[in-house]
Amino acid sequence: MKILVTGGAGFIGSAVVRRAITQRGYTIANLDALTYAANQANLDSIADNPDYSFHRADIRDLDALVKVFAETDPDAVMHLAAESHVDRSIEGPIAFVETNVMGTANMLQAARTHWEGLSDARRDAFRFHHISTDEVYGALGPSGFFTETTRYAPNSPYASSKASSDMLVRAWGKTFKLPVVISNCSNNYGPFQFPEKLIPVVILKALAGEAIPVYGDGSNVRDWLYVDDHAEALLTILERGKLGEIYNVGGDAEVSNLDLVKQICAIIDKELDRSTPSDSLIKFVTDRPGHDFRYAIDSAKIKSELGWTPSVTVEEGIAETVRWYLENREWWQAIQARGHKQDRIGLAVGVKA
Ligand SMILES: Cc1cn([C@H]2C[C@H](O)[C@@H](COP(=O)(O)OP(=O)(O)O[C@H]3O[C@H](CO)[C@@H](O)[C@H](O)[C@H]3O)O2)c(=O)[nH]c1=O
Repeated sequence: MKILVTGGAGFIGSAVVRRAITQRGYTIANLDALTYAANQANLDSIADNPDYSFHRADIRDLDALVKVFAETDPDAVMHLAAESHVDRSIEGPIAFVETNVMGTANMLQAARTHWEGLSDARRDAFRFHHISTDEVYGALGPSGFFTETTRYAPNSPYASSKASSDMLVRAWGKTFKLPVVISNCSNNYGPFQFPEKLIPVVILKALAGEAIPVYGDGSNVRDWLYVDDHAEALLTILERGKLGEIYNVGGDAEVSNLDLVKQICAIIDKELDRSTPSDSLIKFVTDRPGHDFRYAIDSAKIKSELGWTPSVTVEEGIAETVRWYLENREWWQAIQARGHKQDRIGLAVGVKA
């Protein structure tokens, strides 16, 4: 199978690309604009594989997409390219609409034209898999779970742009009969995550001995999904998911932000044999505007219908992730050398330097 993956140089996309090549033997065309969070180094392990090709293109550019479809002639699309960081969407929402909404509409149009030109057998087998987020469902209180039928109620510009993109995918499926499937996942973590998200921010701040910014009182809850478990879920959905369906993918690992930060600090203290506890670096900072209190996702459908289940516990996954950042300093130091400061967004929402 030839799969066109968008956003394959990103954190989740690169995990999908590596797994699709090494564990499935698929041919992968990676379409990526290489914006700030993308990193070709995430793909070093497969870059020379004859089953891998890279195509630099921006999903905001429909003509460029049409060319990549013609060059790569895919049997399926996995659409992961997106602006993904909630804080950035608060700072600059329009870019999120342009990439996540217009970019998805362009991908759907290019995929539709390609799909309509395929032979009957290839048309029947074609899939457009749209990768989305549980944030489309809004925020939960202390109890309850998001299911695939939960009403959409996105709160941030990021979440609403992803909700809009889901609706576009649905519309192309209903109106043009494009064979679509959508998945909505919880918070991913693991190796190669760009140091703007909570877990790498905490690790790098703790290693540097700098203040660890915790928004509000740290009581917000997220459900943590190890990125390789997610990549496996995505390939499973592509291979066996039912057309027109939505699948929720979570890690069964709800943790409050403060507990998670303390857990990471404890692992770092143990790994580095530190005598002063790293959690003394925690600094409670101004809360994110419109901060969703809790995300919790019910993955019963993908478990019962497709047989997928998360295999990594949050304790194992966090320890593995901390060790990866300790052992791969050159990876994140190169990002820092390019000028990205992992507290830039934190400062924007009120961290006092
Ligand atoms: C960066 C940062 C975050 N936080 C808090 C805000 C959130 O409650 C929690 C996790 O924040 P983030 O790592 O930014 O992730 P969050 O806003 O939950 O969104 C993530 O998870 C979503 C899935 O739920 C994805 O769709 C998004 O693309 C992804 O960015 O930690 C802090 O307390 N301090 C921080 O420095």
